[in-house]
Amino acid sequence: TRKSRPQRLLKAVEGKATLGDPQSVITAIDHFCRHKEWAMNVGDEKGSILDSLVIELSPVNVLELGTYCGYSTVRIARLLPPGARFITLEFNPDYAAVARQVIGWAGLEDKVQLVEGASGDWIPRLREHFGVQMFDLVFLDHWKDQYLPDTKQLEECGLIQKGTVLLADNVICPGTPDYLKYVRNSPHYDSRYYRSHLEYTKVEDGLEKSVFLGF
Ligand SMILES: O=C(NCCCOCn1ccc2cnccc21)c1cc(-c2ccc(F)cc2)cc(O)c1O
Ligand SMILES: [Mg+2]
Repeated sequence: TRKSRPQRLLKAVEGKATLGDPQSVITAIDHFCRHKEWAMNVGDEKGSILDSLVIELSPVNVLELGTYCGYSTVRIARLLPPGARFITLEFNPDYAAVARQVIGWAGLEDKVQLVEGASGDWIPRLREHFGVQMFDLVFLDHWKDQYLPDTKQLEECGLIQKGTVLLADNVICPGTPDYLKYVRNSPHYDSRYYRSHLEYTKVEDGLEKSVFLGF
């Protein structure tokens, strides 16, 4: 049967990128998605905003919801300080299989723990299973209707604490209206919109950065 889009994206990485060089993996994926076949990676424009926020925050404990092919995983992991802990969660086993190989091509497999499953099942188990107390950064990039329930569950589990930064992709396209309303109206979050575009297109989209102020 015909290869899937993630498998075709992986072939593009294997054909163009240099093993162990994260930037070449990022460049290969962006080239493929811009010139060959669109794919739902955060992309180069929003990716640069993500980079600057990771550099500024220098987070020790990072959670990513929505690995897909590992593009944002590589963008984040390549900027983390030594000893940082990065857990990325992917629901789709085929996506996860491609992401493991993309992360491997970037030489970042030792920095990332890729977990397969649903956020609703995993969030309550992250502390006892991975020994993580709280997250400094959570990158939300999974089902758009899951951003809000998962944020509430992370709060209830104490994995979001004073100073935790939530960074949400696609708050305009496809859109996460209930999540946006929550973080923008809650007295417990200081929220800011970074205007950008849907990856590889001229359509408006952006990232919402929300800092938890504590209860
Ligand atoms: O749908 C998107 N992403 C989500 C994938 C599934 O994620 C499922 N998933 C991953 C972990 C995980 C954990 N628990 C439950 C579900 C979990 C997504 C979609 C678009 C997009 C924009 C315009 C279009 F015309 C078409 C698509 C752009 C994006 O940047 C996206 O991120
Ligand atoms: Mg996205």
